[in-house]
Amino acid sequence: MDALALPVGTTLDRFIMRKQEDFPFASGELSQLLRDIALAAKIVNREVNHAGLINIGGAYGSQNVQGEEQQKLDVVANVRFIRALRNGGEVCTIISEEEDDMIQTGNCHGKYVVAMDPLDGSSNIDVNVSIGTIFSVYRRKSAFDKDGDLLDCLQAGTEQVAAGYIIYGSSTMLVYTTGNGVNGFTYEPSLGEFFLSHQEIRIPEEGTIYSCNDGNYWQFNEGVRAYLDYCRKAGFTARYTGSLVGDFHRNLLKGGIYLYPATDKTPKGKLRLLYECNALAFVVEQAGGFASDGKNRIVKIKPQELHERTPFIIGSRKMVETALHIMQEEKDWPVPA
Ligand SMILES: O=P(O)(O)OC[C@H]1O[C@](O)(COP(=O)(O)O)[C@@H](O)[C@@H]1O
Ligand SMILES: [Mg+2]
Ligand SMILES: [Mg+2]
Repeated sequence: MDALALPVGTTLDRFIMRKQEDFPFASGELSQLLRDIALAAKIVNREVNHAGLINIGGAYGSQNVQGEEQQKLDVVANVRFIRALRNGGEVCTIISEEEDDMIQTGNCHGKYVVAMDPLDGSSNIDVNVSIGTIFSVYRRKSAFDKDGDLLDCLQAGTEQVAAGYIIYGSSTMLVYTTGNGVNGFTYEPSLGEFFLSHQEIRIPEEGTIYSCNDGNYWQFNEGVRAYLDYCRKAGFTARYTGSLVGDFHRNLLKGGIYLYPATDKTPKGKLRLLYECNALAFVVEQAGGFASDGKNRIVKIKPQELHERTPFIIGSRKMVETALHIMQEEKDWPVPA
């Protein structure tokens, strides 16, 4: 039965089951993996909500492979997702922002590899601004009965079989795609269930919201500055929370564009291709939007390293196209009236 037939209020579990029926040869492993992610999301949601009470706000006292100060919740979320995916049995290898190397789960017969940003928007943890988790799922390429390898992990975004994010905000939502449209589920803590609340999400073709750390304005190249000038002249609304998931989610529902271009400080951009950009690029394309590094379609980029960064421009299709035109020297792009 087509998922569209499923009414708002359907539980995530029932939705996953019905979606699986769309694929006669599906064997249920991906469905189980999605349930494992939902389980970890419920646990992390509880930790996020209680962070201030149970003293898991603040720094953890170590740095991750990116040289960033790890927050306690970065570490807690990392442990929770790894544990849920390991115990679920479907995942052979995990790539995480918080781990230098691939994590082998010991599930040698696991068909899938997961790349994840366990806690996105870490700078907002202690100040009660929306934060999130981002995940990408790939089918392993290597033979079963052994650990996954680097080739399993360095797959282009076009190879994703599922991707999405959890936003821990005024409500907690899980938004994901398996390449057959994008759906959003809102968490009801008192029932411990995710319920379908946003069916077949489509990002508006055009929008008037732009999300970019304007404080980096003079570190951007001329093309990017020209686009930000264009946004101002056009009277667009600037919205930037400092959480990629929060800014992306708003723009997905309302229309808008998020940019984290290369800067002097981060010449390759700041955001990570494997566990931030690929997932959101898959989601936005499934919702009718577009994602680019300024030249290439994000999902077409062949990763070379686990933690590689990329400039990132994502959002409403027409806004991203305009941004690319202006950035590629067509500076005199007509400003909308
Ligand atoms: O503080 P900046 O440089 O604007 O960067 C903010 C961006 O960095 C991030 O915090 C990076 O993600 P992490 O918090 O997972 O490291 C994004 O969520 C956010 O959009
Ligand atoms: Mg992140
Ligand atoms: Mg993170």
